[in-house]
Amino acid sequence: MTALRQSPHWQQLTSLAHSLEGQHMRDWFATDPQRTERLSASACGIHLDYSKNRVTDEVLSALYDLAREQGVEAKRDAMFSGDIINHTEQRAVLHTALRNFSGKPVMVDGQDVMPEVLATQDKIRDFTHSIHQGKRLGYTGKPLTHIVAVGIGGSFLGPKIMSEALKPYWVDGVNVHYVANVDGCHIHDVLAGLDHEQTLVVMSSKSFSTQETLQNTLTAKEWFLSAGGSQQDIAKHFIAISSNISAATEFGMAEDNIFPMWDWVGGRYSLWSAIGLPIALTIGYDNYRALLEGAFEMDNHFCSAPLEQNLPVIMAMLGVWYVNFQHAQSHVLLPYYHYLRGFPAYVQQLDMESNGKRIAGSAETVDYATGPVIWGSEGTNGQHSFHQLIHQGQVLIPADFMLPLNVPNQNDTHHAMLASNCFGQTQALMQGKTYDECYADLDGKGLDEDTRHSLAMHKTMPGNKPSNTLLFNQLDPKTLGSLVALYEHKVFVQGAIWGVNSFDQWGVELGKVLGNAVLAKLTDSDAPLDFDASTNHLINAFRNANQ
Ligand SMILES: O=P(O)(O)OC[C@H]1O[C@H](O)[C@H](O)[C@@H](O)[C@@H]1O
Repeated sequence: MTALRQSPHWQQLTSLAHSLEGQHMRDWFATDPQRTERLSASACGIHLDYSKNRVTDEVLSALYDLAREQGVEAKRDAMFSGDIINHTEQRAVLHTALRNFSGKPVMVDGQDVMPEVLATQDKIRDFTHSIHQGKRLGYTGKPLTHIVAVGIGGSFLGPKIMSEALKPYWVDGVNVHYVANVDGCHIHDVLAGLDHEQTLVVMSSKSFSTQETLQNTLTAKEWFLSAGGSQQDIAKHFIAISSNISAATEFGMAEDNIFPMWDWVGGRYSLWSAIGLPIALTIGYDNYRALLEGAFEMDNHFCSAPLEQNLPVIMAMLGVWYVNFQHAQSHVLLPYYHYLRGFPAYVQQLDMESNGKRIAGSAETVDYATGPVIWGSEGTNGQHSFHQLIHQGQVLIPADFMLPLNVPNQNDTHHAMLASNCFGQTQALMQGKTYDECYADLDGKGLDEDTRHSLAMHKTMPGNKPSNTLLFNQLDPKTLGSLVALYEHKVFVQGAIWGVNSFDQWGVELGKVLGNAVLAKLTDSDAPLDFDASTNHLINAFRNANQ
């Protein structure tokens, strides 16, 4: 048994989980009028009501003791200090440096990285202004009004989803289009109808070796040249964001058109770097800066608030409770705000690529659950599809609801309906509806006893289903920055408890290598097939369909 599972507070939580069996949140609310006042916390404009969770004060206390026991605060400080915590890649983890407005240095290998970070922010600012002010023009002198942002994973999700979430802040006259998938349909549909003379391609790839991004950029280059552009015009219409400067220049990117990023910033943590340039182009540099400032405020909260009032710690430890002591295997995000509809997908990469691991420390195979499946979609849509299973299914799925209390284009009727659905769902999940209540509802319906009993059984809602509700006044850039940093630090705390390396992603490598070997057989139809029978069979099917 691993040391974690033998730890005193893990053992205490295991016995507490047994002692809570048969108890129901409904009863805790009935006997404890101060429950919600006590189990709520606020920071950076975000209010967290976590009272609809299957926890008592004793459970919460044991969870915070577990966090202390596992050295979460010291591990946090090590991250912010630039220690080499990504030990399998021998790298520091310093996405926090990208939004460090403290004026203090951040040291990596004995060198303060802040001057380069700040210089890059200035480069982003100046470039953004040059586009918005019509100073940077295409090769025929036309303004660049269409931005094609090419990237995938962390080089796509952050820019796209943050831009989508901040639609009320979009700058007029600049249209940003995102391309990620190597499926040619995507780049084809984006480029169709664009005027190459007014199009800027922003190629984002930290490694500058990702197949999809390279191919999409090549296709965009071919499109530009076939539309009338020439090789010397490329520099006016193609820029790159990468940590691999040599590969970018070899690809044909002009050195001055390359925005740097650094190895100590993970892809899924990189929207705060120049990877965020499409965001700045979409909402303007000042709003992009506010996004970073919101994250900085959450960093300060995470580094200073007592664990019991620390939003990332509270959410992280509740997640540990469900994953490790309540057998939950997934966690659903339900943003009740149309513009935040992409947020579950963003957190999906952030969480699952960070904590979807099975080795702790240097080489120990874990004997406990680690990262859950993260999924979700905008409310109220989910209520008409998967909420059924969350209410009456056989698996426990903790939920994070989030709602802005004010929205742009405010329509009081619509917004009240949205909020009432959000709050009503958390209430239904918590209190459910008993058999007796369902049975009584069926009185006077002319049903025989067996039918009435059966229907009451099918209508019973067990309740005791946990949820967090996050409220914020409005989703402005600063609040969004704080919200994203909140989830980044939640993921960090859980990784620290489980002892996994939340900052590498070796699991994505094998598929890429095998995919390239298959590609060679698809592009050479005479090449002998020496894979497993299924893969050979699939390759033959593709060959036959594309003869
Ligand atoms: O930015 P790139 O180097 O092109 O990488 C893009 C993506 O590729 C990989 O799949 C990683 O798992 C992601 O974390 C990364 O964001």
